Amino acid sequence: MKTFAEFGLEPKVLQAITELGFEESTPIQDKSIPIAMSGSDMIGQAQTGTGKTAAFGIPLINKIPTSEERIVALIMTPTRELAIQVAEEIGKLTKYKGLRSLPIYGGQEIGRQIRALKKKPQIIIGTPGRLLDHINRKTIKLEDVRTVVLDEADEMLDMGFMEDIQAILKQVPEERQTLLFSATMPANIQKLAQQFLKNPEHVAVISKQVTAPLIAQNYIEVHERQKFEALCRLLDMESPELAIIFGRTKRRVDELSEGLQKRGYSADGLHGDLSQNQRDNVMRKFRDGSIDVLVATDVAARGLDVSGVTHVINFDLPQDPESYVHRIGRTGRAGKEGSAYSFVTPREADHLHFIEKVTRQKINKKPLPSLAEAIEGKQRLTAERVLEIVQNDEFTEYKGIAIQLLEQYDSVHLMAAALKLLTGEKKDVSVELTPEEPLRAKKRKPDIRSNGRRYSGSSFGGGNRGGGSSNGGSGGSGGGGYRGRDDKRSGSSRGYEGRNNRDTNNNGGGGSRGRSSSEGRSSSGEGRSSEPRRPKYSSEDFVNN
Ligand SMILES: Nc1ncnc2c1ncn2[C@@H]1O[C@H](COP(=O)(O)OP(=O)(O)OP(=O)(O)O)[C@@H](O)[C@H]1O
Ligand SMILES: [Mg+2]
Repeated sequence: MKTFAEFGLEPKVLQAITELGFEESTPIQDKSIPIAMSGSDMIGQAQTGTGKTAAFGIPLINKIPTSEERIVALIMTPTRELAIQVAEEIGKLTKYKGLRSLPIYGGQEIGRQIRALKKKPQIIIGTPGRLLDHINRKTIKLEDVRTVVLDEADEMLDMGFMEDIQAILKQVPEERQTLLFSATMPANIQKLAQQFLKNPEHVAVISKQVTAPLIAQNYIEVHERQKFEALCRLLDMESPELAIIFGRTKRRVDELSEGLQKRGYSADGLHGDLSQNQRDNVMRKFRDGSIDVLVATDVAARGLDVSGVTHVINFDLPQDPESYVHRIGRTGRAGKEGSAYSFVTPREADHLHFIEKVTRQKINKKPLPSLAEAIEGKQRLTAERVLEIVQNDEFTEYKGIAIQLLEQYDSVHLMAAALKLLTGEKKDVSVELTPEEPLRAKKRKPDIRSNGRRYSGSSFGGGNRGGGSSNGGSGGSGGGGYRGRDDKRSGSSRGYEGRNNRDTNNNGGGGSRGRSSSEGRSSSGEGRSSEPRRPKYSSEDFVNN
């Protein structure tokens, strides 16, 4: 690994990187930054959470002169949340250099975006539908763009954005640099690359496995009707710092987040039928820790980077292995460890094996957490909270009554009663979920291909992070004997609920309008049958989503 000083970056960019606390470059940054700085087109592939954003963000920011007053760089992302997040990271990286970057996404009032565009941002980060809308309104001109980044390009294609992307790229001068990044690299991406990239250099930093090495991957066999209890027990037993729970449909997400709230968990839901304001609110609460459980459809599977996510739980198995990789990749990021649990109904066993086969990663079977384990977990958490108060000396006004009680009663009894009260048992609240159909294993063959490269070493920050992770996998470093092609790639056809958090425009638009914008066709978001991606699921699974 290199230090960032070795790339020959501007001091102001370097200063921002240092402030972000990045000490060494990650392998994908190591390889991409010099290529991107040389001006070549590039396809970058690396595991989830290994710093792809900075891998394109740093060279991009480095090359734009501060005096620039035109839009010279365009970054496209599949979801709104991602546009916001990437814009934030770009914002931090350009803190000292002082470039202006602006996220542009559906659902936000367009007038506000138009006003912001008047401040002459040099870098636009947008979702394709809304970008095209601005292009048609002539509020965004791309004639000066010299760098284009497609982040999560495969997902954009799967969401049906191909035409929009083509239309957008046609507005960008041929004389440009195009960078394409993704954690996985299915076949349709190569087609896109052929069409729009010029002699791209391929940079694949993938060790033997597709999934990030620091994630302990587990599954629990449960019947559909046991899932909710299993979830509560798992949450109690593990007491995650922050957890993301993935459900298959919007209805599922709504029912789950309500159910969890009733049981006293601090949870909220995220899916594509919420207004943009609601979506922003939920994400903000999750990022600042005012909720600690985010229940989401696959709208949150891609790219989202929230530090402190210790657990990902697949309440419902994802349709395809690629989605699995992205979902669990919301934890185990930036060199931290994480745990993933998937609930598998007996009839979905084949589907689980299919995921294991494509990801080349064994997923460990774990027993259903027992009631005793759940209670123990909860008690431990309560005890920790009590000790925190003790350590911070935050109890003075309760001292008097404590002394009084201790004079009359046994101290252990008193403490136990207080803990019981604090633990706040709410397990009696009954919660009913609408059952989901089990997934069936697909008959098609995984689209596995080799890129003939092999890298060893953990994907993040070298071996100085406590190396041999204690999790179920074989750890990140060294490649432990796994031989042969280290390709990855799952089949790519998918598309069921959630993958298509389109760039909708449900409260932005305003009347003046040209095109029958792509946002129109996406207004209902997930699981919609007119989406380009056909659900493999039978349509009744989507009723009421
Ligand atoms: N060199 C570095 N050192 C330390 N932390 C870093 C470094 N580069 C990036 N990070 C941090 O790592 C986290 C993950 O980065 P990022 O979101 O770019 O990952 P990604 O590879 O795009 O993942 P995904 O495939 O899920 O989109 C971020 O919080 C980022 O700030
Ligand atoms: Mg990313």
